[in-house]
Amino acid sequence: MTDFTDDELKISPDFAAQFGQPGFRPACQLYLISPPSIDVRFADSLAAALDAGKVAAFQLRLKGIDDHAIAALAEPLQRICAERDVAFIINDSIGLAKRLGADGVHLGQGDGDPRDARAQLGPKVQIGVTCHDSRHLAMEAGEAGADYVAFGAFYPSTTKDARHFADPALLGWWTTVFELPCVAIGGITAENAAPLVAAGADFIAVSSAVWQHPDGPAAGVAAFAEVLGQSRTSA
Ligand SMILES: Cc1ncc(COP(=O)(O)OP(=O)(O)O)c(N)n1
Ligand SMILES: Cc1nc(C(=O)O)sc1CCOP(=O)(O)O
Ligand SMILES: [Mg+2]
Repeated sequence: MTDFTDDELKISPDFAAQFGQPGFRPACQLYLISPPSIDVRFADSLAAALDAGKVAAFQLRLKGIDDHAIAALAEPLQRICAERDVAFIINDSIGLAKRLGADGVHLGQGDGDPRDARAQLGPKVQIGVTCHDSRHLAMEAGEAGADYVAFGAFYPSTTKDARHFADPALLGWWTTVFELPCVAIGGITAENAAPLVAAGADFIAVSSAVWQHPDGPAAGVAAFAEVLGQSRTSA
């Protein structure tokens, strides 16, 4: 694909034909990201969090340890997700996602090509791609077969030292033009999520606002359920 800048954006005809027909979009859902490091006790926290409100996906994002160590921690977490119909996504590693039979893999710009991921993982596995604040990267990811694109950071994050900041208008543009789901990430809390939901985010991806909620992870998930109109009393 020609490397257009965002200022001189062009959409290839194939891509536009594939994704350029906006239709029904389900309501925004919560995509939970693990803390950057965990121990075996984390399984109980995860179960409590997932039982406190609707969670569409859980991403195992452990930094600074190798795939063998991640695999050892993953097994009970993957089971907890499967029992609750929550997609289990592996961050960074196509090989680990394949080894674990994960429901998906999330790839940053330096983590591998979505086409390789598709070839290795098959048609049913969800492939997500970090696109920072770039419409160009997002269209490239769509052309490469991604199942979702992730934009961010929308707010300063204590979990990751974000170098790119995205504006909610990007979500509005994306969802107007493309059907491919988009994820908003970065510093999102129950208190600041509303503009992202209103702008059209299909998912909000959240780590610290849940795991470091003062009343515990279950309270963190319940707070997002309220914002997303899913709380048991708001139905
Ligand atoms: C849903 C989602 N969006 C973005 C990221 C960030 O991925 P990446 O840029 O590869 O950075 P690391 O998470 O690997 O530090 C993500 N993990 N998930
Ligand atoms: C993993 C990640 N990626 C980001 C990006 O901007 O691509 S921001 C981020 C951290 C998300 O955690 P929290 O909800 O605690 O800010
Ligand atoms: Mg990565």
